[in-house]
Amino acid sequence: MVAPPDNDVIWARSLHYSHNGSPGLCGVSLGVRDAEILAVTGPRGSGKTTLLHCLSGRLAPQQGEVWFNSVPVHTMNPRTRERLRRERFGWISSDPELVGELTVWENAALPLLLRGVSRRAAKKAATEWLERLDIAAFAKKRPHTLLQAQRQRISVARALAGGPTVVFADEPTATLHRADRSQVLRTLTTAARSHGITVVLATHDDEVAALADRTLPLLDGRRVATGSLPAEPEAEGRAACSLSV
Ligand SMILES: Nc1ncnc2c1ncn2[C@@H]1O[C@H](COP(=O)(O)OP(=O)(O)OP(=O)(O)O)[C@@H](O)[C@H]1O
Repeated sequence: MVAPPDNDVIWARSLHYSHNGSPGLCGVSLGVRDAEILAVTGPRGSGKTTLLHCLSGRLAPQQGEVWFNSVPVHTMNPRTRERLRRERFGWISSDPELVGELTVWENAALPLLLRGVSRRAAKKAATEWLERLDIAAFAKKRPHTLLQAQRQRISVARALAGGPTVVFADEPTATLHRADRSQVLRTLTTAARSHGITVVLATHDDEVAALADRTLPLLDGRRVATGSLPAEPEAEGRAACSLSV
């Protein structure tokens, strides 16, 4: 095993993942620097979600290595990976995935409550982020009483309230209107800049990708120079992604 460079928070080498035989990632390598905002771009099915799942420890790659702060993640058992996710990573997806039985503030505070932080301290931290996202007024409500855009802001607050080292955001604004989209993105990028949080953001939207420090385009599970589809189909080259590559 070759150790990753010291200044990369996330470092991955030759990641392969296939979903029941259907290729998802075909040998992707990358490094993400401390406090960097990296946009993973590409059309539908290019492997963005699979890559974020492998980098965040949600999925174990079938081949390749993932390192977080020079610690190997790919060799961790599922329980250790889960703890890493809970303690060091935040996750935002296009669907907020909130707990219906909990209030808005409890949802936002969940990473802290799961870590054993007192309810008082967890509520204070969560409320600060809910205020920044203009939804603190709904703190005592249940998520189902809120609009989709408001629920998504709760999931952003939840991702940030835990004080993560890295936030993974998978198409975080895909279901939002323009105004909501810009508020969510502004809060996320401002928080990342001011708190030194590294962000790995999957998007197929060029405007969203433009907010990042760097773009990593994918196509058919591989890194490419640009995210646009090639003019001529390259049937053999693009279809030949396999675990033996
Ligand atoms: N659960 C699954 N079962 C089978 N195939 C899957 C599964 N998840 C992803 N795939 C396949 O893996 C490939 C990469 O999918 P992935 O979701 O990572 O891409 P994506 O770029 O995030 O796409 P999208 O923007 O549509 O979410 C696609 O060909 C997809 O069909």
